[in-house]
Amino acid sequence: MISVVEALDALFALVTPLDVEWVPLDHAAGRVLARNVAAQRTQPPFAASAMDGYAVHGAAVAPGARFHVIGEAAAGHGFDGAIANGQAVRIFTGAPLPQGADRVVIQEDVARDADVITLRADLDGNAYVRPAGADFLAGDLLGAPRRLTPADIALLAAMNIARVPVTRRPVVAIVATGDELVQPGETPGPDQIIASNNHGLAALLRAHGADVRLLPIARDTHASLALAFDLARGADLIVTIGGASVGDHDLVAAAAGARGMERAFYKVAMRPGKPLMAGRVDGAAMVGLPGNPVSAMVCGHVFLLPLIAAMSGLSARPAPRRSAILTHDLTANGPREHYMRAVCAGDSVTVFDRQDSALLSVLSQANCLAVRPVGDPARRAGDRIAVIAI
Ligand SMILES: Nc1nc2c(c(=O)[nH]1)N[C@H]1C(S)=C(S)[C@@H](COP(=O)(O)OP(=O)(O)OC[C@H]3O[C@@H](n4cnc5c(N)ncnc54)[C@H](O)[C@@H]3O)O[C@H]1N2
Ligand code: MOO
Repeated sequence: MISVVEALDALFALVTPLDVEWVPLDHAAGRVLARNVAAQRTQPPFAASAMDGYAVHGAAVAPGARFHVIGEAAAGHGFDGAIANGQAVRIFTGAPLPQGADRVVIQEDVARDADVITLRADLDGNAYVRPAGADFLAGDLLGAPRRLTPADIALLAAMNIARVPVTRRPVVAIVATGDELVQPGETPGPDQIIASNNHGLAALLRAHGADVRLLPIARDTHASLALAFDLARGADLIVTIGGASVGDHDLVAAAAGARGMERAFYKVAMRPGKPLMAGRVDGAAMVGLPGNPVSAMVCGHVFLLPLIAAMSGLSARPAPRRSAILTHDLTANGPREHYMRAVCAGDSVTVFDRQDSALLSVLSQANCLAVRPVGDPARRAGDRIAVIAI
């Protein structure tokens, strides 16, 4: 059995970042920027007013000073001309500052009588001018790789980038296996259950940028598994669920082997998730997940999300961890790294008593996984342990 770190490294070695595609700006949120993008213009492109008021020479501003209003500048409609000493231009937020002006006196600080304004005694001292290029200059870069946030989309729009180079979404084929499984909405036989973790994984991977193909359930026969591999052709990553252990009906390894799978590893020293296999088959990376519902979902967080990120062009690194303070004692851990369902609240973490890897209801209540290293000694309330947000 290999460690989780070794397994993750072996998985990263199975994939490379996918190719680049150009998408419309409004489809780019959540995608991974594949190349640095340079601003096509300077923002603001001109010195602009930050308030509604009057544009004047700053040097002439003083309580009681009077100016003659000679025109107006609005956003999208600048004042065509320059102001001289003793003159002002009525100006609105976002308008270009007229030539000769370097300050805006807000209208609250002005008394106006026809075309003459008089500055109030207690006027405030701000210039209320946004200098040209205060936000960014033409040629400034938004650096790749990064997953584009809504704020990034707004910035790219302001930079006048209408099409964005992003890494192609990884196509992931998910195959649930097992004679006992039927799809949600179907009527199970007396010995059957509803397939769940394939749907949970599809949701998880889609939420992290994968293009998921949820394939029909494969039965526990070589023919059905061979058909599943046929249907998975063209995917960048094939994820099978179940049939990974040592039982007589656990045929996934044999079926993958029959297709010439180059195996990277089988079995990882972790709990849940031990009977995990990986390799390359039919030109794609393949991960065979254990069938227990929580095992598959935990492996999704620990292995598949970092793998999807690496395929998307982001750096290859484990799921981010932080530390949290235990609210109670924990017994010593054994020889497998244990990912325990838990609830984090602020800086503290409470681990659920029930950790059986069949219990989806406990996973649904959890918002993090508490990570116990191999051989971790007993822990006391108040100790810090590592957690992964889920
Ligand atoms: N003698 C041993 N038995 C088992 C071992 C072992 O080391 N020696 N390992 C156990 C561990 S740990 C796990 S995890 C499971 C994994 O087994 P498989 O990957 O072969 O999974 P299955 O047997 O197919 O299914 C296990 C369990 O999960 C249910 N299942 C499967 N797929 C789904 C699905 N898509 N949705 C919902 N539930 C699913 C299935 O019905 C079983 O109850 O092996 C242990 N055994
Ligand atoms: O390793 Mo299994 O995945 O504990 O349930």
